[in-house]
Amino acid sequence: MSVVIRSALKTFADHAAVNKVSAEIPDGEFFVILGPSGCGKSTLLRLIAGLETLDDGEILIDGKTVSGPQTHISPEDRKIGMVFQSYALWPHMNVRQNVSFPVTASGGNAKTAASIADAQIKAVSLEGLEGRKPSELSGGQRQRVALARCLAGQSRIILMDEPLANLDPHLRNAMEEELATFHRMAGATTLFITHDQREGMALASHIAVMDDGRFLQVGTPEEIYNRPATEKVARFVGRSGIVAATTDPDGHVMIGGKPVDTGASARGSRNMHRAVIRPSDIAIGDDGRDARVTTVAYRGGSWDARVAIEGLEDTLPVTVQKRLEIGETLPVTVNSAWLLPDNL
Ligand SMILES: Nc1ncnc2c1ncn2[C@@H]1O[C@H](COP(=O)(O)OP(=O)(O)OP(=O)(O)O)[C@@H](O)[C@H]1O
Repeated sequence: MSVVIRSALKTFADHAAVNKVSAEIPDGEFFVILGPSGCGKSTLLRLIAGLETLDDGEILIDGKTVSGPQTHISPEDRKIGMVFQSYALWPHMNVRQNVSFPVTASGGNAKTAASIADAQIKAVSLEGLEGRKPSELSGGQRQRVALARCLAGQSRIILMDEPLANLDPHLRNAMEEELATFHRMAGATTLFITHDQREGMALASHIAVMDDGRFLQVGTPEEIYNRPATEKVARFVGRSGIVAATTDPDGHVMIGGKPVDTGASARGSRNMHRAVIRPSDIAIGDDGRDARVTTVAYRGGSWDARVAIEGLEDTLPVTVQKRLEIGETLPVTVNSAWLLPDNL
C-alpha cells in the first residue's frame, strides 16, 4: 500500500515538530527517515499511525485520506503494524501469546497462530523463551518480541521507530539482515526511523533526511551520499570535508589552488562554491601535498583518519590500510569533489 503525505503540519506549543512535510512512498518501499534526536521523526510516524492529529495537510493510505482537515481515521482502522521504542507488549501474556496476538485477534485459529508465531520467534532468535512473560526478558529481547509480533500481523504497512536501538551491535547487524530479508519476502511498505545513518543506508530503498521538522532531501542512499543537496545532509550522512571551491577564468573548479573533477555537479553562474570531499575523492601518494593527521580510528582492517591541509578550512576524511600517528604528515591529492547545489 502506498503512503502519501501532503504538507503535514504538527505544532506543539509554538514549535512545529513536523513542518509541512510532503512525500510519496510507493507500495513496497523501505523508506527510512533519518535525522538527529528531536527533529520530528517520531511525531511524523505517530501522525501516519493516527496516534496524533494533523494541524494542517493530509495523509493518504492506498489513495484514501486517513488524516485531513475533516478526517481522522482511528489507529486500529488503519491496519498498520507498528514497532515503537516503547514495546507495548501484553504483560500477562507469554512470548508466544504476544507474538500470535495479531493472528488470533483477527480471527485466525490457534494452530495457524502458533505456527506463524513460532516462525517469527525463530526469525528474531528467541527460541526457548516462548513461555516467558515480558517482565522476565531483557530490553533487547522485549524489542525482538515486539518485532516478531509486528511481522506476524502481516500488515501491508509497517511503521518502525528505532526498533533496533536497544540491541547490542552484533544482534543489531543480524536483525538488520533479518529485516531486509523479511522486507524482500513480505514486500510490506515499511517506514523506518533512525538517527543512525549507517543503519539507514543499509536498509533503505529511499531515505528522507529530516532536520528541524522538515525533509532536507529525499533520495536513494547512493543519491544522498554522492549528491547531497545541502551541507547538513553531507555532514549527517557519511564522512566528508566541506571546503570552498572557486572557478578559474578557464572554467576549472579549484580547491586550495589545484584543479579537481566535479563530475555531475551543477555549477550555476557563481564562481564560489562549497565542495564536499569524501574519502574516495582523495588519493595518497608521493606527488600529493603535505597533510597533517588530526584524528585516527581503527575500523578493523583499515583506519579512518582526518587530515588538515594548509589553506583548507575543514579537515578531510581518508581511509588508509596502515596505522597512522596523530601529527604525522601524508602526501594527499584531492582528485574530485561534489559542489553543493544549495548555494548556486
Ligand atoms: N506531546 C508533545 N508535546 C510537546 N512537545 C512534543 C511532544 N512530542 C514531541 N514534542 C517535541 O517535538 C519535537 C520533535 O519530537 P520527536 O519525538 O518527533 O523527535 P524525534 O526526531 O523522534 O526524536 P528522538 O530521535 O529523540 O526520538 C521535539 O522538540 C519534542 O520535544
